[in-house]
Amino acid sequence: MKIWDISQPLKDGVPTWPGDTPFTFKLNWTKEETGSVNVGNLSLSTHTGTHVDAPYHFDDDGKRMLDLQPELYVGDALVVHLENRESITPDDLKGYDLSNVERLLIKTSSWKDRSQFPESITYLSPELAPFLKENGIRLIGVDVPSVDQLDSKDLASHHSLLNHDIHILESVILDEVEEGVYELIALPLPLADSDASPVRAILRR
Ligand SMILES: N[C@@H](CC(=O)c1ccccc1NC=O)C(=O)O
Ligand SMILES: [Zn+2]
Ligand SMILES: [Zn+2]
Repeated sequence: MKIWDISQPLKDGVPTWPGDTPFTFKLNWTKEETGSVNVGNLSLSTHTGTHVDAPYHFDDDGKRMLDLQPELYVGDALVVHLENRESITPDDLKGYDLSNVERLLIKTSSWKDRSQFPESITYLSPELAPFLKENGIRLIGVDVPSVDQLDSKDLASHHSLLNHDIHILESVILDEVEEGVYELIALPLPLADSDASPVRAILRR
C-alpha cells in the first residue's frame, strides 16, 4: 500500500488568507522550565493549510465542524487533473466516469508558489455544483485556498455547493498525484463551534 501525503506542512510562515491570523507554534513550557516536558501552543486560523469548510463559514445557520459526519472525509476519491483553466465547468468533467465516486479531488495546478498566498486561482463555476450532485458527488477537494474566486464577496460556489449538499476540502497538495481512484482520509478535528478545521489529508492505494 502506497501513501501520498496531500497536506500542506504547518509551520511558521505558511501563507494565510490576507490579513488572517498568522500560524505560530511555540513552546509554552520548555523541558528546562518544567523539568520533564516541552508543551506547545498553537495559534492559527481555522482556514490554515489543508482544511475543510463547515457550512457555518458562510451561513450563520449552517452546520459547525462537529455536526459533520466523519464518513464524508474517508473513502474512495477520484483525482482529476484540469490545468490551465480560469474556472472549472461541467464540460471539463464530461470525459470522466463519475459513477461510484462520492469524492472528487480537482488538481488545477494553478497555485504555483505555495510559499505565498496566490494572486489568482482556478475556481469552480457555480454551475458545477448541480452537475456534481446529479453524479452523486458529496465532497469536492481543490488544490487552492478557495472554491471561489479570491476576490468573491458572494461566494457563489461555496453557497451553490452547500445548496447541493456537497462539502468542501481546500488546499490539498496534489503535485505528486496522478489521475485515478484512491482512498482519501482527511478527517477534521472535532471542533464543536468551528467554521472550519485543518486536516491531515492522505491518499492511499
Ligand atoms: N471563503 C474562503 C476563506 C475566506 O473567505 C477567508 C478566510 C480567512 C479569512 C478571511 C476570509 N475571507 C474574507 O475576509 C474559503 O474558505 O475559501
Ligand atoms: Zn476555507
Ligand atoms: Zn472555502
